[in-house]
Amino acid sequence: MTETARIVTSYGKVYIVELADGRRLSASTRGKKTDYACGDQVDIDVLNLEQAVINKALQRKTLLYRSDAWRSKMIAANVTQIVIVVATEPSFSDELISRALIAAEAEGIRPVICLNKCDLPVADAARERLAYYTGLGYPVVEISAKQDLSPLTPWLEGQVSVLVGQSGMGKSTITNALIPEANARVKEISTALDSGKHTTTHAQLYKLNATSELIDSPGLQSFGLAHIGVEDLPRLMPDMARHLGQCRFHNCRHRQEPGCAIHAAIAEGTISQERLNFLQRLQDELSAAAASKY
Ligand SMILES: Nc1nc2c(ncn2[C@@H]2O[C@H](COP(=O)(O)OP(=O)(O)OP(=O)(O)O)[C@@H](O)[C@H]2O)c(=O)[nH]1
Ligand SMILES: [Zn+2]
Repeated sequence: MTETARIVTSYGKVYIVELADGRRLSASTRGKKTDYACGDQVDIDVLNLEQAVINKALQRKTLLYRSDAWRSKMIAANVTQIVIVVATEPSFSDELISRALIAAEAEGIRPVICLNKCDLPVADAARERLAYYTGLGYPVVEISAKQDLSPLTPWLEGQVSVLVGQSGMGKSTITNALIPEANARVKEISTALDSGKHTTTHAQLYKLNATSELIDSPGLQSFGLAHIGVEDLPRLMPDMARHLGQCRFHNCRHRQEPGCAIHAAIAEGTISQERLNFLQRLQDELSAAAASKY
């Protein structure tokens, strides 16, 4: 019997789907297809009381994914908001934040940056590093998942949010605090390595209330953007986007071209040199990825 269901857990190749009546079934896919994500609405064949086969995904409102030249990894489908979780400790990667923001902008998903572990004395340094993103117009919400999560809760209201971030930033701790029965495994971080131990291995969707849902996703090391067009990049970066259309040449790549508005903004100090370096690195990376596809 064919039915519509929702993917509530994704192990990458195997899934758990929830039917309209709340029943949950373990679901495999046809052939070797694995291009489904947590949050997907899918058309399934129910095999028995426990198992189903996924036939296809229904039209997605949004799809958050990362990709390099060879493969793409789906993070979550149909989310309205991405909560980029960083922590005061271990140190977080600016590169990863910037990339996640671009992926979100490309899909029309609202980004929120969440600085966790603000109970630790090292919070000021992290705050300073995040000030640039506040300047870009992105909200930065400070919490301590272990002590007080309340600044984050209004942001989740009425949204389908996905928690994204490096391992060890505290995504599972946030999930546990919001949904006590989530029982997500939280391991002590290996402080010696200044990095979190990889704990979450699958994406999982939880209901927060009648209108709000949350997806916890595995920790990320990198965020490939091979699916984004090189020419679209500046439009997806708010500090660059402000100056688009003001360069002398309409097809300016903001490299050596005379009369480049982005370079002018750097001279004036409204865009940081690091952001232009980041843009240029991404332009090179995406051009190389596109070239290797053909
Ligand atoms: N001091 C402090 N520690 C925290 C806080 N939130 C989480 N931690 C600790 O940080 C470590 C990592 O937390 P997790 O929730 O496992 O991190 P994660 O982002 O889910 O990591 P992955 O599952 O690997 O993606 C654990 O040791 C937590 O106890 C916080 O608000 N304050
Ligand atoms: Zn330019």
